[in-house]
Amino acid sequence: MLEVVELVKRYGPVTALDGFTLSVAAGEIVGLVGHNGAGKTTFVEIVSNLLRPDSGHVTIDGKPPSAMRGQVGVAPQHIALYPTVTVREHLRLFGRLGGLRRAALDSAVDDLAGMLRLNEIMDRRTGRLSGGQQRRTQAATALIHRPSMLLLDEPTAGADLETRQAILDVVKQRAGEGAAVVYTTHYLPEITELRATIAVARNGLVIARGTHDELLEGLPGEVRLVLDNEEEVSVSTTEPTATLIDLLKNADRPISAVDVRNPSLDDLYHSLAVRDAS
Ligand SMILES: Nc1ncnc2c1ncn2[C@@H]1O[C@H](COP(=O)(O)OP(=O)(O)OP(=O)(O)O)[C@@H](O)[C@H]1O
Repeated sequence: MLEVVELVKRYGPVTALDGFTLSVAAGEIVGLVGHNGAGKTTFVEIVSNLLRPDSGHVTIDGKPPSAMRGQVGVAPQHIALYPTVTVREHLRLFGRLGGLRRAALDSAVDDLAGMLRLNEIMDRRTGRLSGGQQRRTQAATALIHRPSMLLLDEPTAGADLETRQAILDVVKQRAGEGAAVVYTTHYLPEITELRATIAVARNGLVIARGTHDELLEGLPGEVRLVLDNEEEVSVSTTEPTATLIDLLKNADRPISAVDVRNPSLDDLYHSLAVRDAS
C-alpha cells in the first residue's frame, strides 16, 4: 500500500531524512518509533504531501501522494483545529473534503462521534475544549472519510487513558477493515495494544523493522524490590518471573514494594546502539 524508498530531506545544514525506506501493507499498523529528531514527522509530512523530498520516492497504492489526497487521513503531531469552529462542523468539513455527502456524511459523523466519545461536545467550539477532547477531535478529522492510508503522528500525546483507549480502538478497527496505518509514538504499550509491527528510526533512517516479538524478544527487563528500610534491589533480567521468585526467596528483610518492568523502547534503542557499535 505504502512504498517509501530512500527519502532524503535536508533543512539547510540539517539532514532530517537520510535514505528513509519503509513499506506498509494494507491492514498493517506500523508503530514508527525513535528518539526526538529521528525524522518521523518529516517522513509523515512528505507522505501526506505537505513537504517535498530532495530525493527518493513515495507511492500510495501505486500513485504519488499528490494524487491520493482523498485517500489519506492525517493527524498531525501538533493540534491543528479551527478554535472558533465546533467539533461537529470540523467532522462535516473534513468529511466533505474526503468526498462524503448527505446520508453517508451524517452516518460517518454519528459513528465516529460514538466511537471517539464526542457526543457531548459536538456543538462546542474546539478552542474551548480540553487537550484530550482536542486530540479526539483531531483524530476524528483524519478518520472521518475512512481513508485507506492513515498517518497518525503521536495522536495520543498528552491524552488521558480514556482518550488513548478510544483512539487505539478506532485505529484497530480501521486496520481491521484494511487501512494501512503509520502510527508514531513514544509509548511501547500502545504498539503492543495495536498489535503493530515496529519500525525504528534513527538519524533519518529506518534502522530496524520487524514484529514486536522479533525486535523485543530476548531483551532484558527489570525486577525491583524495595525493602522495609527503603533499600532497593534491582536486577536486569530476561526471566522476570524466575528472577522475582529468586529475589523473594533470598530477601533477608520484609519487602515493602515489588516492581516488574518488561523491556521498554529505551531497552530496544540501547540494544540497537550496542549492535551497531559491535
Ligand atoms: N522546518 C525545519 N527546519 C529546520 N530543521 C527542521 C525542520 N523540521 C525538522 N527539522 C529537523 O529535522 C530533524 C528531524 O525532525 P523531525 O521533526 O522529523 O523528527 P521526529 O522524529 O519527528 O522528532 P520528535 O519525536 O521530536 O517529534 C531534526 O533535527 C529537526 O530539528
